[in-house]
Amino acid sequence: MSSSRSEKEKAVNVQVLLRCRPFNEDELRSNAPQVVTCNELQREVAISQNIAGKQIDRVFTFDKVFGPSAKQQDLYDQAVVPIVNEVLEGFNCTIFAYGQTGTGKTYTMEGECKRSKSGPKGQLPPDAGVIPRAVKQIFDTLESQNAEYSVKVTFLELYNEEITDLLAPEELSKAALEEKQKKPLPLMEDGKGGVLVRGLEEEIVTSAGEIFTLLERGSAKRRTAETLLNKQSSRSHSLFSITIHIKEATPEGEELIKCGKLNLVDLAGSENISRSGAREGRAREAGEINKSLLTLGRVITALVEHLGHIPYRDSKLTRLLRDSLGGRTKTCIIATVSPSVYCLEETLSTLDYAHRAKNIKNRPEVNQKMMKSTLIKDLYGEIDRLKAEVYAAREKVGVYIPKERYYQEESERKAMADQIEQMNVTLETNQKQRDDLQEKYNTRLQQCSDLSKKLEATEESLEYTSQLLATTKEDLKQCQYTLKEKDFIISEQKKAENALVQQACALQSDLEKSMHDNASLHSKIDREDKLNTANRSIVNNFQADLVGKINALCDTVVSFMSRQKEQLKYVEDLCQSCLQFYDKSLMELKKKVLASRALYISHIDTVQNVVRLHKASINGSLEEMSTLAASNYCALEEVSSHFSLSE
Ligand SMILES: Nc1ncnc2c1ncn2[C@@H]1O[C@H](COP(=O)(O)OP(=O)(O)OP(=O)(O)O)[C@@H](O)[C@H]1O
Repeated sequence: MSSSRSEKEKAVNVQVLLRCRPFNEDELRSNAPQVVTCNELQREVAISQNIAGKQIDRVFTFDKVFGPSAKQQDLYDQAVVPIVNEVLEGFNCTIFAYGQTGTGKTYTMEGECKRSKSGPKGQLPPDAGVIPRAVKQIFDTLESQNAEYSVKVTFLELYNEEITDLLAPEELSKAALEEKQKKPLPLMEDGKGGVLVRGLEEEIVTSAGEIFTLLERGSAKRRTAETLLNKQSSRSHSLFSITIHIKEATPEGEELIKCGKLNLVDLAGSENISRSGAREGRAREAGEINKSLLTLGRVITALVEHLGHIPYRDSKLTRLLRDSLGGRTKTCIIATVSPSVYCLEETLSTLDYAHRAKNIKNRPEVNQKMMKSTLIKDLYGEIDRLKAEVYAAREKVGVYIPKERYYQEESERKAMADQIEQMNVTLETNQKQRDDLQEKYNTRLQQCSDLSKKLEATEESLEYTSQLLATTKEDLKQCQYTLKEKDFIISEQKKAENALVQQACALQSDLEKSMHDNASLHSKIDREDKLNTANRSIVNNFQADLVGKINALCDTVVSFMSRQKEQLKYVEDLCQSCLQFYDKSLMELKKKVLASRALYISHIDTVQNVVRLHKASINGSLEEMSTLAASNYCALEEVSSHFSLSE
């Protein structure tokens, strides 16, 4: 519960709704083109413009958008029900209707609200606006909760920067009533940072049905002025406030009073005075209406742009609604527009105005609950004050003065009130200046303390520097002594230098000679170098030539070797074939020898046979022949053994 409460007390943006009314009869008759399109789901309003033959669309997004077909009930259920619930929870809430004359501000806030049109059991007519519906919701809720409560309403009109009570009592005589109606009510500081309208009637309402009487009474008194735009145009701002006190009991049995307030504001038409066509006698009226609207605009700008000074005090409207703009009240603005092209300029200005107002942040706070006893004490105080006033009137013990003097004093009082107001403004400015100066003073103080710290640091560093200086002076003395020493050394060195110079001259002439020799040596070396270079190039050429030749030789050797290999192979093949041929011949020869041997053996046998045959006959020669044959045989044996060996 406490976390949800702290959640609610955070900054919240003013809720801005847009309502576009349907075409009215005049617009339908003149066939006015439609330039406003509402997309309720996307919460967008698109304006189609034709500028120099080009179609230009502008789209605005709001918290809620209600198109021409939206009914009073739809707007109330979606936008106002949650606000009234918060009022019943103890918050202060404000609903503004802002827009051009004739776009439906009064229709939205009050609507058609005649008792004759109400349904059975106090049912509201379908055209009933926010005020009667809110009153009904409040009573329905409180009655369903069986709560002990009181509901008070006030209804005032702000016209030409003058406040009039729209609920002035009717029991006064006609003259007194007129007097009272004319008499503007002063706006006063309530001493708690707010303002109150002195003498404003607070009407206690006990049932929702009473609202018809109140609205009819108020509307009848509301001033309207005829303009070219709207015959019923309301040129004043109206503020209907409902204050609810609800009794609650704490667990400890203590009685607390919870208080919530709902302000319902129907602003005057937002259009420019030149466009509305008001002239002459109405100039001041328009100026004053504009003063309040202009100041409202300036307050919104100052809040949105976070300017330091918010000019609440510049108009009565902004003084009255101060808490609803950047204060602790929950605020909702219903911007109303016409769909027709004839109102395009004013529609765009309303949309811009409302869109900017979306950025105002309020910090709604739930009203502190009061102890019943405290409230009763306050009320007793009020009753005593009123009793004293009644007693003075009845007993004629009050102060009585002539009418002229009274008016004179009233005007003086008014002048003084204005002066006081002016002084309050000056006071506020002075306070602001004082705050600025205080801030500057604080900054200066801070700067001063910073400077003192810096001074301390500087003094410390000065002391350190002085010590450093003393040491440095000592060092300087030392340096001067060293310098003198060095001077002496330098003079001695100069003498030595002169001697060295003479020596150097002699050395220089030697050097020149050496240089000459050196030069000739150099020329020789150059020549040598050239020669060497030439030789090196010859050697290089030779080397290159040699390398070429060696490479060629290598190639030749390689080719020769390969040729030699080929030849060797050829010789080997040749030898192989020779050997084969030799083997073949040998085989043939062997065969022939074997054949010859066989032949010979057969011949021998034959011969032996012949010999045997002729043995007897040829004894002498046989012996001879046998020897010969034996020797032949031996020789043959030798050959055959030789062949068998070679095999
Ligand atoms: N949403 C709507 N639906 C039907 N009729 C509407 C709607 N809005 C406005 N009207 C009608 O348009 C006419 C002008 O509306 P209304 O008097 O509320 O305008 P206004 O903005 O209050 O003007 P003014 O600034 O002069 O008070 C009325 O007749 C009203 O019934």
